[in-house]
Formats: sequence, C-alpha cells, structure tokens
Amino acid sequence: MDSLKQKFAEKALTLYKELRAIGKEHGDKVMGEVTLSQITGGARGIKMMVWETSQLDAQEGIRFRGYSIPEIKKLLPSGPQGEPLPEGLFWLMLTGEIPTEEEVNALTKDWQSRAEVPQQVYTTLDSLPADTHPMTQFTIGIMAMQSDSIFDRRYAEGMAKTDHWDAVYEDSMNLIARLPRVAAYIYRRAFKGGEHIAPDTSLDWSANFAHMLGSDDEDFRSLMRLYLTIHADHEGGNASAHTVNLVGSTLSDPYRSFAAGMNALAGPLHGLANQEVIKWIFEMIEELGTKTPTKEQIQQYVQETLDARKVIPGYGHAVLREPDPRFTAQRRFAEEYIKDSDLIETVWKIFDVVPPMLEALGKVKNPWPNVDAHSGALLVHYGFSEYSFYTVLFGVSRALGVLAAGIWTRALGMPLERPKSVTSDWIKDQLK
Ligand SMILES: CC(=O)SCCNC(=O)CCNC(=O)[C@H](O)C(C)(C)COP(=O)(O)OP(=O)(O)OC[C@H]1O[C@@H](n2cnc3c(N)ncnc32)[C@H](O)[C@@H]1OP(=O)(O)O
Ligand SMILES: O=C([O-])CC(=O)C(=O)O
Repeated sequence: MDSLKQKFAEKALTLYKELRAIGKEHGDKVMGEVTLSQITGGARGIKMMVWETSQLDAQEGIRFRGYSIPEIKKLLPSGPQGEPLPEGLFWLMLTGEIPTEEEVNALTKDWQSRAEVPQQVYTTLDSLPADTHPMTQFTIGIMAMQSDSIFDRRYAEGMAKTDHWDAVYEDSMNLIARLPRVAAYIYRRAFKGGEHIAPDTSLDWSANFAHMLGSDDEDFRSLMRLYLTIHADHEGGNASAHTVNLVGSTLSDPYRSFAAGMNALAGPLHGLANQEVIKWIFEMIEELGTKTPTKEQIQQYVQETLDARKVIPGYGHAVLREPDPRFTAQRRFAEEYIKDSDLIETVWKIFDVVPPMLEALGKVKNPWPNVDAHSGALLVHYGFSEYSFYTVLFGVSRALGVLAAGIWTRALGMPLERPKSVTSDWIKDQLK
C-alpha cells in the first residue's frame, strides 16, 4: 500500500469508529431547525451531510482542513515561484496533515504512473463535432473511461462493504491522474486544430497540464498551481460537490458520480460563471468601443444588464457574505506577476462599481465578487482567451476535492442520500 493510502486508512478507521460511537450516543441531538423559506429557497444552510475535506465560513471563506487560503499558500510545498502544489492540498484533504516535499513528489510520481488515458477516450472525443461545448466533451470523456472502473468491477465480483473505500481510492487516483490529459486533448482539438502536445513527465501535475495546453511559461505554470489549488473544494453543499456526493451515495462509481458533478458545474449560476464573466466583459468592451472603460461607463453597462433582468456574473454567493478569498488570491497573483493589463484593470474597476449597485437593489444577499470574477482575465493574459474552456479547468481542480471527499464518504460508510420533499398542499396544511 502506498504511504498516502496507508496514512488515510489509519485515520479513516479511527474516525469511522468515533463517528459510530458518537452516532449511537448522540443520534437524537437536535442540530438545527428548518424554516419554510429554507424548504422553498434552495435548502440554504440546512446541514445534511458530513464533508471532511473543507468547510466554508460566510465571512472568512474556505478553510481546507482548518487552513485558510493564505495559510495554505504559506505551508504547502510549492513550485519554484512559491505557489502551492495541488498535490499537497490533496494530501492534506485526505490526511489532515501538511505533507513534506518528499511526500508531495511521491504523489506527483504516482499520478504520472497512472496517467495513461485509454485510446477509446480519444476515439470517442474525436467522433464529436470539434465545437461541442468543452464541458460536454469533458463529461463524455470521463464517461468513456468508466469501463476502467475498479470499483465497478470489484463490486460486481462481490467486494465487501469495508473495501469500498479502497476501490474508490484507486478509481479517484486514476481519474485525477488522467484528467489533465483529457482536458488538454479537448482544448487542443477544439481550438488548436488537433495539434496535441505530449506530456512532459519531468513536471508536476499543474506544470505538465500547462505544458499540454500549450504553455511552458514559468508564470503561467505558477498560475495553474494556484488556480488548481484554490478551485479544488468548497465544502459539500455546492452544486457540483453535492451532486458527486448524491450520485456516489448510490454506490455509482467515481467516474459516474464525478461526471454527474461536472454537469452541475457546467451551469451558469455555478462554475460556468467563469466563462460568463469574461464573455460579459468582452461584450462590454465591444459595445463601449474601448479596452479601458471608465467607472462611469462600467456603471452604465451594469445598469443595462440589471435592467435586462440578468445577473452580473461573478458576483453574489449562496453562502459567502464578504469578497471571496479566492478572488483576493487571484488579485494578489495579478499584482505580483502581471503589469499593465487593461483587462485586469477593468476587473478591478468592476469590483469598485458593482457591489454598491447590487446592494442598492435591496435583495442581493452578497454583493461581493466570487472566485469566477477574476479567473478569466488571468487566463486571457497568458493567451488562453477561449472562454468556453474555462469551466473544464475548474472541473480538473474540483476533482481533487470531490474525489478526496468521496474516498472519505465511503470509508466512513455513509448511507444512500435521500432527503424529504413536500408538496405545496402539505405546506399549506402545516400553516393552517
Ligand atoms: C463557483 C461558484 O459557483 S460561485 C457563483 C457563481 N455564479 C455567479 O457568479 C452568477 C451570478 N450570481 C448569482 O446568480 C447568485 O448570486 C448565486 C446563484 C451565486 C447565489 O444565489 P442566491 O443564493 O439565490 O443569491 P441571493 O439570495 O443573494 O439572491 C437574491 C436575489 O438577488 C439576485 N442576485 C443575486 N446575485 C446577483 C447578481 N450577481 N446579479 C444580479 N442579481 C443577483 C438573485 O437573482 C435573487 O433575485 P430574485 O429574488 O429576483 O430571484
Ligand atoms: O460554494 C458554492 O455554493 C459555490 C462555490 O463557490 C464553489 O462551489 O466553489
């Protein structure tokens, strides 16, 4: 057994026993109550699952195993310019421990050894029109690998419940190892005439992904390390993570549950907002006829969007009530690495203009930017302006969190997820 799996197995067994005992002794303890507006309002704030890998605070933002983004940046093993390696975050999410450089290097090598993508994935992708949305290609590519599922095969062979986590671990590691190759293949066939770039196995997971996309720029590698780290996990209730959890709870294997989650990420109110943001900015620049719009011009354009009864993409959040620390981390990156970008200046001006306008509407609970408000402008700076691809990048990162959490969920023996729905008549009856 590799050292990560060994370490995880020890921790998971201890927590499994602990949770069982807690459940037995305190199972009836009331942990909250549910209001009518929560039932009709998208289940905001209802606690209904255990998610070990991260927890979100409305003010502070995400903490991975207790560590904030600035702490992660300081503590995790990093690339040459100091940006954290996502391999380290994956290790942390599975074990609760900050890994050593040696441990992270071993994980990089482990993923390299699993990264070969079966030929049928490329054949399947090649059969699709090249202009099929990259997120559609991504989920089809993932599903084309499903026949390789170790969980699926072992389940059919009669695997014991206590071994489920082990098979999910193997599938998850294989998926994470392969996803950059699948994603880069989609990018190059959709936008670079099918001229593919062979992997460079001397590089870490992020730098190799950057390389296969078409860039060996050291700054872009750093951006990818940061990007793939900060998008990885956002506790369990967000739409993509929750979908993975729900589908996985039926013992559908990691390929199927992850593909399902990616279809949730592809919605414009969730991960696809990253493409919507840059599309909205490009349209604004075109309409105004200037790459350096003033705050007054931006204000006017925001008003037009609101008047057309559309949302301002990249702003607002279901949980956060302060600027997203993932937005701030990207801003800091831009301040450090990028000088004189009109587009990034525009993103910052939008940040000055939008919040008071949303606040003035009197209904928006969070007027601040989320992670998607900044990411596109950074990618455009490094030459990646094909914004329909952006959510695939998000998905590659999100795999780290949802698959790590999925391993935990199986190790803790969590049951089939099945919350309760009610009819409007039932609600009216309750109010009588
Ligand atoms: C990675 C991520 O998923 S981060 C989120 C990415 N999504 C976006 O950026 C899309 C734009 N933002 C939004 O649509 C929302 O803020 C969401 C979907 C993120 C959160 O939705 P909710 O939790 O329902 O937000 P909230 O409770 O504040 O919504 C109340 C009202 O404000 C509106 N509102 C919220 N955000 C915005 C916005 N950015 N622009 C305009 N109106 C907004 C809602 O549409 C809703 O209007 P309604 O009552 O007329 O239907
Ligand atoms: O937490 C949410 O609801 C959405 C989000 O920011 C994410 O999934 O990264």
